[in-house]
Amino acid sequence: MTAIKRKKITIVGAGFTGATTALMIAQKELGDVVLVDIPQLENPTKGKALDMLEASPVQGFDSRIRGTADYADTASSDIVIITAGVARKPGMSRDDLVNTNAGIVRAVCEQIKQHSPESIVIILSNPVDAMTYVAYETLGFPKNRVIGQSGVLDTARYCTFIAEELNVSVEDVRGFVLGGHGDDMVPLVRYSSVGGIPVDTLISPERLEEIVQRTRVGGGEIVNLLGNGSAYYAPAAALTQMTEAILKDKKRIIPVIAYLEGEYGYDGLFLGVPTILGGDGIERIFELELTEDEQAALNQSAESVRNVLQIVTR
Ligand SMILES: NC(=O)C1=CN([C@@H]2O[C@H](COP(=O)(O)OP(=O)(O)OC[C@H]3O[C@@H](n4cnc5c(N)ncnc54)[C@H](O)[C@@H]3O)[C@@H](O)[C@H]2O)C=CC1
Ligand SMILES: O=C([O-])CC(=O)C(=O)O
Repeated sequence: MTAIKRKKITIVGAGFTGATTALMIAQKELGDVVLVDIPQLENPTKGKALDMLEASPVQGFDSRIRGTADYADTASSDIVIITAGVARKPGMSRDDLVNTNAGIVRAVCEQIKQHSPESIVIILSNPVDAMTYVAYETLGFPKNRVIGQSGVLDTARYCTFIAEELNVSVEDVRGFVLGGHGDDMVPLVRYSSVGGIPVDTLISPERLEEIVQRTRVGGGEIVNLLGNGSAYYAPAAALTQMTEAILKDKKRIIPVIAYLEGEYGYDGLFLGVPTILGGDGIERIFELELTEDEQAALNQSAESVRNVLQIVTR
């Protein structure tokens, strides 16, 4: 009998989102974690990883965590999560990061391609729809193995606000957000419910519109409050949920950034859509019937993604 091997998860970028994700993944014992950052930050990266590892006897998790600046340590990872890059500050849009982060994502993907050619890659770096495209191009992996994170986070914000509004458990709120990870993303009210009850029968259209608008600028709300960086707890939770869905082959229905080939009328574009996430990565894309207004909102969001993508692919 061959021994059962532990899963290996590499997280590139040991900053706020990377380090927080490493800890959440280890706490859930999804596998062993390798945290990578640039050579100039090798010691702080090792220090963060060791500090997390030393929490393991207290919290009782058996995941190993190591920090490194050497991609040889990441070899044969099952999952690679890319959080490397710069984050925005108040007054900036995610799109302002495009040139800097495209260079970083390309360099990181060259390493992943070489050291973990069979991995499933999840991209967080912003502007994430365009960065997922850049990663796909550089990696040359099949489309099911290149996945961007936006929908889990945007949906989590939307559900948080609905639960607060109705003073009900977040566990009973269902909904999802379609489109690009920008201020024109499309929270789908028509597909949202609370304990099975359509949300538009419980909250007035005016309040729902305010919730939709707050969701759209949810990232910016945190950026303005933090003052010197962007959200990381909820983004790390989102990455952890996606990693778990894949490593446990849960086949969860999760909105992620996927490569579209005709779905929703788009071809050759990465955009947030509902999918089945399992052991093969993106196993299926659901194409929902949209109203004219919803399709128009999605078209506008897709146009924004296309515009920023042109900057890095021309
Ligand atoms: N898609 C989404 O929903 C979200 C995206 N983000 C994005 O994720 C990225 C990271 O955010 P934070 O962790 O808050 O930033 P951070 O500044 O705390 O961490 C980024 C880390 O990347 C490292 N890095 C830079 N170049 C690298 C390279 N070539 N190789 C390895 N590591 C490298 C930096 O040294 C730093 O430690 C940003 O672009 C941010 O906008 C953040 C939250 C949500
Ligand atoms: O807002 C940002 O820059 C980070 C991000 O994508 C989010 O928190 O949604």
